[in-house]
Amino acid sequence: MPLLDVQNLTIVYRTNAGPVIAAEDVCFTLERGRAVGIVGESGCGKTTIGMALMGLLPENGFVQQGRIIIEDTDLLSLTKPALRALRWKKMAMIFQAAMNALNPVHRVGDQIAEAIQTHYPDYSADKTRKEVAALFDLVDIPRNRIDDYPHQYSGGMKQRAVIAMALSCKPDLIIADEPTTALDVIVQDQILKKIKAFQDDMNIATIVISHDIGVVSEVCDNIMVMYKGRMIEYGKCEEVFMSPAHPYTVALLSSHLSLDSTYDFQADIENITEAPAASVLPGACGYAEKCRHADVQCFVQTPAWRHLSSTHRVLCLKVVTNDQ
Ligand SMILES: Nc1ncnc2c1ncn2[C@@H]1O[C@H](COP(=O)(O)OP(=O)(O)OP(=O)(O)O)[C@@H](O)[C@H]1O
Repeated sequence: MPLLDVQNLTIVYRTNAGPVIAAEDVCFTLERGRAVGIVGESGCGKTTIGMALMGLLPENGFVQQGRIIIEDTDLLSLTKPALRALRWKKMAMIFQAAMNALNPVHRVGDQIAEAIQTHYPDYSADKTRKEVAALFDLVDIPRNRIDDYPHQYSGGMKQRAVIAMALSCKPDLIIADEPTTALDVIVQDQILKKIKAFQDDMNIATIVISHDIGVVSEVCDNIMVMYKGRMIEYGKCEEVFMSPAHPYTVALLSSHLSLDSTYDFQADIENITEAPAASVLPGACGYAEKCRHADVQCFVQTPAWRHLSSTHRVLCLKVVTNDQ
């Protein structure tokens, strides 16, 4: 049985301009110790999915349909207090830009101690301090930096501290939203290796949210590509990298890879830099207006999933092959 089972998840925001479907019909499962990456450009719904999994959608956001099962628990059927009791212990999130949200006037170790004591109020100060020290060891911050303030840390150390905070209640699932944005390449690599180590050594399942498909490929077993709130391709990393099937995935990959292929990546790169247009019929392919493979069907017909292997699927009427 998977640790996490997400089925037909549709999330809507109420806005003054009407409802916004931020994520539509999202389905995936995740085993313990495995990782899935959610990739796609800004606004495609990645963070919304993470927030829904944490039960932390803003007031105007709601799950319109679907199921989120973690172990045996149906998260969407829980009362708020029951959900609060699970959050951080079962699933934790490293929020986007969280390292900048560390409180500048509190010592880093004290901030992590506070997170622990919120969930384990019966821990003594001494036990909490020992837990903090163990977390610092886990994320490779020297113990003699526990009493430093955030401004005394480098960006990489702050991000490690934030990861330590997410680990503080020993969750089964960590959702990491853009965990390496704003870090230089070497530090980015160290952070990704650390996240990978938690999967392997502590059996933690991970969801990595990123606009950068390269980041996701470093740590994830599977990739979910999203476009305008829809999953459009899902598969093992190697499948999506070696045989991208959706024209949008091809475009996304082309900025990271130079595959030995006759496919004209440049045409797709040019397309992807334009703002998405939205004059296709509701339900039809959101990428149709930018897709050089699209024909009239793509503008009017709801695409259905096509299975390219038992683990690789694509939501497209025009599956791309490398010789196109
Ligand atoms: N609180 C909100 N109220 C209304 N609309 C929202 C709200 N939060 C997000 N949205 C909209 O939902 C859609 C998905 O946003 P989301 O932040 O999940 O995307 P994202 O892929 O994570 O983007 P980014 O990488 O920029 O964080 C966007 O159209 C966004 O404008």
